[in-house]
Amino acid sequence: MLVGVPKEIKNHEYRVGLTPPSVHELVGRGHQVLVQTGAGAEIGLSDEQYTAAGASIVAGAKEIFERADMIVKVKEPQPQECAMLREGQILYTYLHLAPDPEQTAALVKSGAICIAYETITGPGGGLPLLAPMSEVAGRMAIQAGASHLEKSKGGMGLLLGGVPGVAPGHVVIIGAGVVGTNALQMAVGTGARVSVLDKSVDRLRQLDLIYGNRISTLYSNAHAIEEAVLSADLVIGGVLVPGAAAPKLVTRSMVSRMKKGAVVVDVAIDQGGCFETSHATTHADPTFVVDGVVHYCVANMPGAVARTSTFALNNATIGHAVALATKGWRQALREDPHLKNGLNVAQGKVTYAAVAKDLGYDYVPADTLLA
Ligand SMILES: NC(=O)C1=CN([C@@H]2O[C@H](COP(=O)(O)OP(=O)(O)OC[C@H]3O[C@@H](n4cnc5c(N)ncnc54)[C@H](O)[C@@H]3O)[C@@H](O)[C@H]2O)C=CC1
Ligand SMILES: CC(=O)C(=O)O
Ligand SMILES: [Mg+2]
Repeated sequence: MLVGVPKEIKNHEYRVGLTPPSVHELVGRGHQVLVQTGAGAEIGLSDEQYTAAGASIVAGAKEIFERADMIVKVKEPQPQECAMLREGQILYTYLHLAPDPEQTAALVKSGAICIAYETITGPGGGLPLLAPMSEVAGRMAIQAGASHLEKSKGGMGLLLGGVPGVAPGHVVIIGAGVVGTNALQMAVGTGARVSVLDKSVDRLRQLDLIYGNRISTLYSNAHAIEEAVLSADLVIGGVLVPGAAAPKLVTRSMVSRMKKGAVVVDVAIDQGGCFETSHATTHADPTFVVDGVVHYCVANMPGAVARTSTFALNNATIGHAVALATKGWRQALREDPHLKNGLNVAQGKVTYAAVAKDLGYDYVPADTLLA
């Protein structure tokens, strides 16, 4: 199969769909790989390294979209990329469709086979192609939050860990999945007081066993969320209902009663965000203020540490990339129910139930297209 890797064009996005070792893996199995010139230049992956791994370097994205049977990317296709997709072409990348009606309409119109990293499941449960980026974003969330608590960044002027004789800050983490537990690990490391909320008591039980009375675990409901965020200095939003728009757990009214100069980091913003006051921002202009509360809502946080993130992402994506290239999408999906869960849009149909429900499309099960 001819596999194409365009350079990412989202704001401050320096990750690449395939690393040179991943190219080597595909080429070794008889596939051809086209990489757009400079695709990895910003993170130290040169055209020469890609060529040495067996890729052909091409000048522009247009040629890649025209020639490739499968496009491998990182972020959701931007409008000009959607316009270049064609019927039957495989798109393998993050999509986050539920909060994005325009992109969904463009992918439906394209007739392409659109497989979303974030809804591919794993034999051991969980979302193994989302997990590495959630590890990165969860860890970064505390870094970003701590930095924006500084006065010059709009925050209240608080050091998360405090100092001897001065109490630490209070970090509230909503959602104790991969983002939440990685944020928790970092927050505990700073010396902050930490509360974590989730709907899963089993998950809270695991965290209690690890951290003991160093943290507070709270069952997530509207009352507990309100009480926690009103006393918080930093709130991390890390909830997920796979494939669906994030539930708005922190209301505008709660935000209006939070401490002035507090910070919220809505990591779940790529699924629409779990604060009613959130909207997506970019690394170039990451924050805005609502009722005195600083909101950090960058939808591609791992793009800031693109070198680490590219390698972590490829560790998780290359296996399915090889299967898709070697078997074609129909056979690869028929043989692997977890990869099949990644199919969101194909041949003009929405094949993921939560996306169809949230955006008002008819849901067409993937199986009906695999015969
Ligand atoms: N902004 C960015 O750059 C990035 C965003 N993300 C996003 O972060 C979000 C979280 O991802 P993961 O941690 O990997 O998901 P996950 O599935 O590991 O964890 C989600 C957690 O939310 C919990 N949850 C669901 N409903 C809840 C509720 N009402 N109250 C409290 N907890 C609730 C679940 O029980 C689960 O433990 C996703 O939307 C993901 O796409 C991930 C990576 C980067
Ligand atoms: C998961 C995601 O949105 C990202 O890595 O940018
Ligand atoms: Mg989007």
